[in-house]
Order: sequence, then C-alpha cells, then structure tokens
Amino acid sequence: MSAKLWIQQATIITMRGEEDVFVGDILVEEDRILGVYGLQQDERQQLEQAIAQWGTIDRTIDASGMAVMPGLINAHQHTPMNLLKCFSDDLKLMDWLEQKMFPAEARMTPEDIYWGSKLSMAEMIRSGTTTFADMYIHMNQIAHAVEETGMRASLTRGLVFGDDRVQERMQEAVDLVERWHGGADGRITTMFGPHAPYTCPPDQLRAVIQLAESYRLPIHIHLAETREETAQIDERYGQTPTQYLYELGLFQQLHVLLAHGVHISEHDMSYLEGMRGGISHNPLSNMKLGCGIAPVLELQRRGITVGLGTDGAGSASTLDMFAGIRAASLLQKLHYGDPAIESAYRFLQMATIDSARLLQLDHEVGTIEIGKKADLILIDLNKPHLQPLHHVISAIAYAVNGADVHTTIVNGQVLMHKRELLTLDEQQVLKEGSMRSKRLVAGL
Ligand SMILES: CSC[C@H]1O[C@@H](n2cnc3c(O)ncnc32)[C@H](O)[C@@H]1O
Ligand SMILES: [Zn+2]
Repeated sequence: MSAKLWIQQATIITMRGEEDVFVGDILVEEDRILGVYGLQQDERQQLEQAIAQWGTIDRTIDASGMAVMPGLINAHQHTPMNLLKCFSDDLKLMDWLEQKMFPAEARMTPEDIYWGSKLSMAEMIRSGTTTFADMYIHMNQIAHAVEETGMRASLTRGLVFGDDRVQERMQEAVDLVERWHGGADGRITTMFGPHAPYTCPPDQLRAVIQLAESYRLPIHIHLAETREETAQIDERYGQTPTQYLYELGLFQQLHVLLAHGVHISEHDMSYLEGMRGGISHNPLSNMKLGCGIAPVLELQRRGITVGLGTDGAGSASTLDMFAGIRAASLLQKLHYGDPAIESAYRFLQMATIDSARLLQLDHEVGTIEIGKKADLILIDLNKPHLQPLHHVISAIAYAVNGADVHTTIVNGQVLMHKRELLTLDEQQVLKEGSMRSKRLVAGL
C-alpha cells in the first residue's frame, strides 16, 4: 500500500538539470514526493524534522549503491502485441501488418488482450517503465490490467477504418474515454486514436478530430513511418502524410501524440512547428522494420517535443526502454558521423520529462520534484558491467539494462522490490501468455 516511504542514501538523478545529481534521501507520502534531501547539514536537519513529524514509517529502502531516477515513460506502445513477439521478423511494415499482425489480431479475444497487456506490464515494471501510452483494441481489458498492476497509462482505442463498422469503433473510443479517463485513482488518462493516415480517410479523420475537440482530449496517431506511406498518401491525396494531417486541421487546437515521424521533410517540419504535443521516437521498431532514421535533432531544434517509445513488442521485440535510450543515442551519432552530436543526458530527458510532455503528464511525473507523483525507479549500480562508475548519466544511457532495475514505484506504491513483482502473479502471466500466443499465431 502507498503510505510513508523513506528511500535512503541513493544517488539521486532528478532530471531537472544535468548537474542535479547528488547523494541523498527521498521521502514519499501516499502518492507524492514529500521531500528530497542532500547531505548538507541543513538538509539533514530538515530530513530529521520531517521524519520526527511522521512518527511511524511504513517502509525504508536502503538505496546505497543505487541510482534513483524518475520512472521511464514509454510514449508509444501496443501492449497486447507482446503475444506476437518474435514470430514474424524481417518483414517490411505493410507486409508485416497485413500478412501477420492484422490476421493474428482478428483472433484475439478480450481475455487474450488482458493477459497480453499484463505480460507487457510485467516486462515494463521489471525494466523501469512506470508510465506508457497504449493504442489498441478491447481497451477495457487493458484498463483493468492497469488498475490491477498499479502502472500509469494513457489509453487509446486504435481506429482503423475501411469497413462498415465505423460507428461501432467510434463508440468504443467514446466508451473508453467516458469510463476510464481519470480512472484507477487518476493513473489512467485517455486519448482518441485514429491509427494512421493510410488507414483513416479524410471524412473519418475529421470526425475523430471533432470528437477529440469536443472532449478536449489529445489524439494519438502513427505518422510518416515508411517511404511506402509517403508514396501511398501522395498517390491518394497529392500530399505528404504530415501535410495531410495538417490540412485536416489536426494541429490547430489539439494536443497530438505522433508516433514515429521518420519521413518528415524540412518543409513538413513547418507544419509541426508550434504544435501542441510532439513525436514519440521509436528507434528499436524503426530499425527492426528498416523504416529509417527519424530527424530527431532537427525536430528538437525547431522546438518540437520528441519523447521516446518502444512501439509494440511485435516490432521492437523488447520493451526495455534502456535499450531504446541507447539505440536512440547511438543512431544519431552514427547518422551524423559525430559522437558528440548530442549528450547522453538529452536522451534520458527524452525517456522521462519529454515523454511526460507528450502524454500531458509533465506537471505530475518525469522529474523528481517535491509535490510530484512518486513514480521512481532504483537502479542497482553495483554490477560488473556498471563498475567502475565514472559518470552515472553515461552509465545509464550506454550501459544499464532493464534487468538492473532493483525497485519500481508508481504513485507511491512499490510495484517491484529486489526484482520481485508485487502486483502481478508472474508465473500465471507467463503461462497465460505462452498458451494464448500459440493459438494466435498458428498457421500464420
Ligand atoms: C488498431 S490498434 C493499433 C494497431 O497498430 C498496429 N501497429 C503495431 N505496430 C505498428 C506500427 O509500427 N505501425 C503501424 N501500425 C502498427 C497494430 O498491429 C494494431 O493493429
Ligand atoms: Zn505503433
């Protein structure tokens, strides 16, 4: 249960500035950070006073030899796709979707979605992700899984149009929003989710934009993932995918979470400049599907927020955001042929506070600050691949793996401690996941 938690003697990485790294203690009361204390004498006195006022303490965690940082925020995911991981690799996006994913998804029952999303949540909690943005079907099941696991999530009913079930799908999107926005003690928020320019014709896209505007909620959509998408949208509408969304008015009022943004030209960027929201960069998925390298640094130079996601495990094969951070950084070094092109710290920001901005949660999570939600991870640094520790930020960006996460806390609740999952029956999740995945992929 959330109550009074004292994290002692950690290397605290607040993500409020590159130099804001120090050894100290954190007090958590209920769901929020009550205090952050360094080793200076006055801060020690403040800590002692706070502890004295508390009286009883529910839990102390000795975090010496560990780093504590804000939980990672995966800005683009399809959680149930963990059931479809590593069964159909080495295909191009459209072939992979049409020949493998869509047919497997057509077999998915609500129970499959529930267990597939729980499998992803187990993997995320284990690897230090505390919040994720999800776009999928049967979202009620995912919301229940979020409620039970204690994670924080932004949920979206993905809308693929192309048959006569448009109204039914729109209604499901509305039902999700009405039932779950602000649910699970405020840990769940929602968005509207037209899937992509190539699966959403103009009339339907306009209808979703109107809906989102009437609910004052954001939109989550795939954009400009492949060259094929650019060619297809050009053929249909004589526009780039970014221009297509711009001309439909997507960027006028709404906060928009764009997934991928790989094929965005200099000219396209002028459509995005000043937009609310931004782009989830998903380097693992982009590399695996051979999509290309997103112009991350150019977008950021134009003031467009770029956060970090994995995409579903069906394409990324892993939900380990530390692998995503490393990939994002190495890709840009390689792309520019310049190892100094961007700092390690900047990529950690993308996975924390910048992703939080994309989910409109930056007032609550993404940094360690008094009054913010206690979404924290402890990383065990006392390992051969992390020692000697010259520079903790470099170690986290280039050498830490999800398996180094020792403790995961969301909303003040400890979800994993000493690598034991506390809100999930891991054996049951593994068993259900493996059994269900066999049926979904049989013959595909
Ligand atoms: C209708 S729910 C979401 C939908 O998105 C599909 N999907 C998974 N990964 C990607 C990707 O990289 N690009 C586009 N669409 C993707 C998933 O299979 C679901 O059908
Ligand atoms: Zn996706």
